[in-house]
Amino acid sequence: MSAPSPSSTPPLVRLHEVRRRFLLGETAVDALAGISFTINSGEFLAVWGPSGSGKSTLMNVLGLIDTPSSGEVWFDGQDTRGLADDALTDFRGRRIGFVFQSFNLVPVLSALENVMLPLQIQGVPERQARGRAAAALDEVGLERFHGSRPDRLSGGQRQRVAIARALAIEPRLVIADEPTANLDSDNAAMVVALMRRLNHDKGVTFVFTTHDPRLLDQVDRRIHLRDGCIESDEHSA
Ligand SMILES: Nc1ncnc2c1ncn2[C@@H]1O[C@H](COP(=O)(O)OP(=O)(O)OP(=O)(O)O)[C@@H](O)[C@H]1O
Repeated sequence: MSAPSPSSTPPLVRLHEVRRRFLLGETAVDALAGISFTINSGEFLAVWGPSGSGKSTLMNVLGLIDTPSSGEVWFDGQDTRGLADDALTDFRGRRIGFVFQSFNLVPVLSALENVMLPLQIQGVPERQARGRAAAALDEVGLERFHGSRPDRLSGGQRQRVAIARALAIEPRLVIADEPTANLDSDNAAMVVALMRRLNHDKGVTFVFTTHDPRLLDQVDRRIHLRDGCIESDEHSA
C-alpha cells in the first residue's frame, strides 16, 4: 500500500469557528470571537497581540485545557467534542507538552525528577522514565544539571528544564504561553533559539505566545490576535 499523499494527511489541529465567551456579571466577553485556522505537524508558530487579545485563552483551547463555548477543535483528526473528561485528560497527557511563563517546576525535585514526572504519571516504568528524562535534559544542554533543584538554576536554565519536561512525553504539539516573559532579552532569545532548533532538528511542532515583537523574526508563521479575532496570519517567505 502506498503512503498517503501529504494532501490527504489531516492537519495536526483544526479550529473551526471557535468562540470562548466569559460572563462578567451581566456582560459577555468573547475572548475568542469565532476563529478558524489549522496547524500542521512541524510548524513553528507564534501568536502575538496586545494584552487581553485572547492569546492565553487560545493556548488553553489548543491545549485542550479549556472547552470552547461553541465551535470545533479537531486534534490529530479527532473531534475533541466527542471525548469525555477522562479520555480528554489522557488524550492531552500523551500528545501535548506545556511550557509556562513561570516555569511551574516542583521546587523540591531535581531537574531530572521534574522531567520524569509526566512520564511517571503516564505509567512509564521508573528506569525508562529516568533514561528518557536524562536524554531530554541533555537535548536542551543541561547535561551537568540533572541533580540540580530549580532554585539552583537561572531563569533560562529553569525554562530549559520545562522544555525538556514538555519534550519527554514525545508530544505531537508543544504549547508555550509566554515562555520568555520572565527572562531577560538574552535568555529570551536563547529559549526561542532552542525551540527553533528542536523544531528544525527533531520536527517538534511549537505554538507559543509572545508580547515581544523581536522574537517574531525567528518564526515561520505568526498569528496576530486582536479582540479575540485573527487580525493577520502571516507565513515567512
Ligand atoms: N476566566 C476568565 N473569566 C472572565 N474573563 C476572562 C477569563 N479569562 C480571560 N478573560 C477575558 O478574556 C479576554 C482575553 O484574555 P486572555 O487572558 O486570553 O488575553 P491575553 O491576550 O492572553 O492577555 P495577556 O497578554 O495580558 O496575558 C480578556 O478580556 C480577559 O479579561
